[in-house]
Amino acid sequence: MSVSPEFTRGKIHDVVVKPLGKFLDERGWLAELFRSDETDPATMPVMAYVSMTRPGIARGPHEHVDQTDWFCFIGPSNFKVYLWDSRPDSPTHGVKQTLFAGIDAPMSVIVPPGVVHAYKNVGGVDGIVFNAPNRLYAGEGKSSPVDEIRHEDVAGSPFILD
Ligand SMILES: Cc1cn([C@H]2C[C@H](O)[C@@H](COP(=O)(O)OP(=O)(O)O[C@H]3O[C@@H](C)C(=O)[C@@H](O)[C@H]3O)O2)c(=O)[nH]c1=O
Repeated sequence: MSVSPEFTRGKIHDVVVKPLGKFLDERGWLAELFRSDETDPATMPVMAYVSMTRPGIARGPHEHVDQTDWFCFIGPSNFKVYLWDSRPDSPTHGVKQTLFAGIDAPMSVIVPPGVVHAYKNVGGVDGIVFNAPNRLYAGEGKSSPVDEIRHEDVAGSPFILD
């Protein structure tokens, strides 16, 4: 990883942001999260998990060496999503992107390796995030090191959640 001293705002190359359409009826709603026929085989999920994040709390910033994350922000809260491109060979190296996603704007955000990412619950209720990465957490049988660089406790880190 190489870190840019200062990030400029913009859109990060290879980050895919898709609105999640809701099918509404009398019972509530349904939204597709991903489909293999719309997915680059390189980013095809191999597992999925769901996490709950309390109001005002953040997860990350984290970075993966080999893993692509496929986050789905579906509610019932809203999140501010932070992305920093620290890939030395990227056309958008040094760019920072932020998004608002969740109940008011359901969306999926596909984050490639080397893009540092975090999200913070900026709503007033517990928030659910679904993630379908393209690598197994800790590998087959959870027998390998976790592919994750955690930046949250690094003094002087440029990855600041404003
Ligand atoms: C991610 C993950 C965690 N765990 C376990 C490990 C630990 O005991 C507990 C909580 O894990 P963590 O502290 O790593 O959870 P968290 O800090 O939410 O980690 C996630 O943060 C976001 C921002 C990302 O970028 C994700 O890729 C992932 O790194 O769940 C699994 O069993 N499987 C998994 O796939």
